[in-house]
Amino acid sequence: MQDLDRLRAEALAAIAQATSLEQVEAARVAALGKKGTISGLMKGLGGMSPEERKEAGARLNLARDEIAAALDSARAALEAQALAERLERERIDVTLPARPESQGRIHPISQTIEEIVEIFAQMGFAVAEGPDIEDDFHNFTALNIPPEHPARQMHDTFYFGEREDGGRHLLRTHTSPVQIRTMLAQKPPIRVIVPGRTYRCDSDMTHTPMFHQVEGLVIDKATHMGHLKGCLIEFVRAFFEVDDVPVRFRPSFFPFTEPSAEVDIGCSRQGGELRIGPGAGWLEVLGSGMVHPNVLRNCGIDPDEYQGFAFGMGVERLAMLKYGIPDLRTFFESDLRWLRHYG
Ligand SMILES: CNC(=O)COc1cccc(Nc2cc(Cl)ccn2)c1
Repeated sequence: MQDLDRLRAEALAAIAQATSLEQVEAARVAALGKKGTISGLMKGLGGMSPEERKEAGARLNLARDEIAAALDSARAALEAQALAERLERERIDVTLPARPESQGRIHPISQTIEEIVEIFAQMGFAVAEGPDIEDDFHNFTALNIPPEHPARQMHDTFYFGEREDGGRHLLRTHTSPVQIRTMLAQKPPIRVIVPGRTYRCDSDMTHTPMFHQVEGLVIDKATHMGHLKGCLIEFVRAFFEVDDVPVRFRPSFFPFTEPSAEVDIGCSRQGGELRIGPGAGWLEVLGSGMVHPNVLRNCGIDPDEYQGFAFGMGVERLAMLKYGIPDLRTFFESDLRWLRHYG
């Protein structure tokens, strides 16, 4: 039993040095396990006299209780430390701002088309759509474009194969064929606005092979240039959001309209800044004219009974003017920084 003090001290020292729950458990087994040092002394009690056993047993129980208490407090301290470390490791600061969600945006082309369509919708125009793959009747012939017209050449138009009836499929070079189809399909009065993709065999700094146009067509009785001018002045004022924007109708030529007029708006350059509104400069924004009688006849409409006007505009051009986008090609490069900036 004189070993008791040494064994007790060794067990308490092992517990005090334990830095993990496993080490605490090992110290427990070493002292109080079946083959533990204190357990060994317990077994020795049997061979003692009753007086000796009483005194030794009391000392042994005291030692065992001290070691058990030391084990409990060591375990509790290590568990508390483990919990504190875990709480620190998994701590969430709920006051932090949320991660910025990348937001979807409307592409400037879609935005511009929606704005244009909305303005004409308020004037009573219906939206008409049609095929991107057209034939030369709807894209050229019906529009009074002569057979040898340069616009029909391959340097300008994407053609597909020949058709058995001699017609040729092509990618439409403007959205006018949709207006032709509308006039063939319904009796006047007609008020349609036609947004859509158009294609030309051009590709350079200021031309992309695919681009967007919006065309409009009004067919009614006694329609005249005054209606054309009033409608288009109203449009440019609403689109550019400048009520006093100067508007100029400049004589021009298109095979499908007579008379034809390009429409310019006033602008000024302050420093590098282009401003739409009263100023010394003029910007061409769209083309227009009274629908040529041949076109009406090609669509089965009697020009003595019905007259109309039509117009067309390039969406990229209007978007660049309105939103100050300097380079045409950037519209189609899907550069997220560009889309984030202009979207
Ligand atoms: C970007 N577009 C432009 O600069 C000029 O576009 C224009 C000009 C004048 C008329 C038209 N469209 C048209 C359509 C039919 Cl069905 C009949 C007559 N005209 C398009």
